[in-house]
Amino acid sequence: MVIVGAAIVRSGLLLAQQRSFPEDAAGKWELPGGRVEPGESEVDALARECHEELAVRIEVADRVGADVDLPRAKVLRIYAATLADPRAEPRPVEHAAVRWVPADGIDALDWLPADRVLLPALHALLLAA
Ligand SMILES: Nc1nc2c([nH]c(=O)n2[C@H]2C[C@H](O)[C@@H](COP(=O)(O)OP(=O)(O)OP(=O)(O)O)O2)c(=O)[nH]1
Repeated sequence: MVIVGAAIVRSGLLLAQQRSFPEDAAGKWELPGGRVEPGESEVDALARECHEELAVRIEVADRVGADVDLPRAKVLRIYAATLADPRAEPRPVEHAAVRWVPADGIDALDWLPADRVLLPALHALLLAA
């Protein structure tokens, strides 16, 4: 099963969100996203999840990094993205917080373990932005 995540970049900053559940992941940071539902494209799933989680529309671009294996036969697959309306302000609908993070701040966040594997690719994405 594929879990898609969006690396949303604006003005050289990466959007990270902080989980509020389940207990073992609460307080950890991740990228917006979630499970691709049957019959849904990965791009459609990303757009849906970002609308549900952040109340914004996004535009999806290229893949970032390689797939990261997750427990229970899942993989995490990240796509670069931008806000469809750059002035929109994402808000944490079901998360504890959202934060725009500069390249030199991303290593210090307490990410979910799979996301930590992606930090070099996320650095490269931000430096190219
Ligand atoms: N959205 C998202 N999930 C991540 C990331 N890193 C990571 O390990 N995961 C894991 C946590 C969850 O086990 C799974 C996705 O869960 P989710 O809660 O966001 O998605 P969902 O509602 O569609 O899935 P589910 O809980 O109904 O199974 O992927 C990430 O950066 N973003």
